[in-house]
Amino acid sequence: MTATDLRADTGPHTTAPALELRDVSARYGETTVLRDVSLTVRPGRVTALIGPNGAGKTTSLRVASGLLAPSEGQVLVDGADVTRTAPHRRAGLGLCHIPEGRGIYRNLTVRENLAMMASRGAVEEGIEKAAAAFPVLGNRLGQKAGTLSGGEQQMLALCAAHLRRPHLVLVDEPSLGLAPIVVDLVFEFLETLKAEGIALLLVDQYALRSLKVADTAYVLRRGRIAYSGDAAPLLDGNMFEQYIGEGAA
Ligand SMILES: Nc1ncnc2c1ncn2[C@@H]1O[C@H](COP(=O)(O)OP(=O)(O)OP(=O)(O)O)[C@@H](O)[C@H]1O
Repeated sequence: MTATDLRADTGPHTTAPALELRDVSARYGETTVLRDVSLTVRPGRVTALIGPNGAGKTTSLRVASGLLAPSEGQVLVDGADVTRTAPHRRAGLGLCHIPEGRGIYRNLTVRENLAMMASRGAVEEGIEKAAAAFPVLGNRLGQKAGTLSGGEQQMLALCAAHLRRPHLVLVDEPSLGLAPIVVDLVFEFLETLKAEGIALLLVDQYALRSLKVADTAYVLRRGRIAYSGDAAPLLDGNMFEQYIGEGAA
């Protein structure tokens, strides 16, 4: 049975997790960077993945979307084993990965990028949606994406989470390098996705803000899960300090 067939049986309307990493290990060459990582993203819920630089957050998202094959363990989308399913087929199952460092077509205009993200027949509606979320993009539809500021490029990349109509979005450092006012816009956008019932796996440098949006949280430390559970307890000062703050090394 293929992953597509399985989705028909255990699709997003069931209680199967939108995403599951089961005992995943991953390595680059000889270096193992993830060890026995298990995490679950529930349908319609926001899951924050937090940890210091180099802990393996980006690698976890890459394994989830299929950009990196795990050396051990399994990846499941809507309960279907997709460990050996190519990234574009996982996208077809409703998974949208927005990588750190944009993932947009720099030589295409903003309008053309949005048109590529939107489904056929829904381009104008998609552009309206994008401009409503990020008004600056609406004023720059004819501009080449590569000439946008870093923040504007980030906003454009995030539009994929709206326009591709995914039910699971993996978003890596959406607020990296952005001015505070744009960071506010990005978090408002993430709240909108949450309100629309999209499952989110969020990696962001602003741990506190991520935890406030999130239902569930995982803390990664040196490639291993150091905390898994509700996000709210980590907002407590002592817990935050123990798992995420300066003393969490
Ligand atoms: N392509 C690669 N080749 C070799 N090592 C890599 C590669 N990508 C990442 N690494 C290493 O894997 C480890 C985990 O990296 P990863 O990018 O997943 O961490 P991260 O938690 O996302 O860190 P950051 O917050 O700094 O982005 C790091 O030690 C990193 O140097």
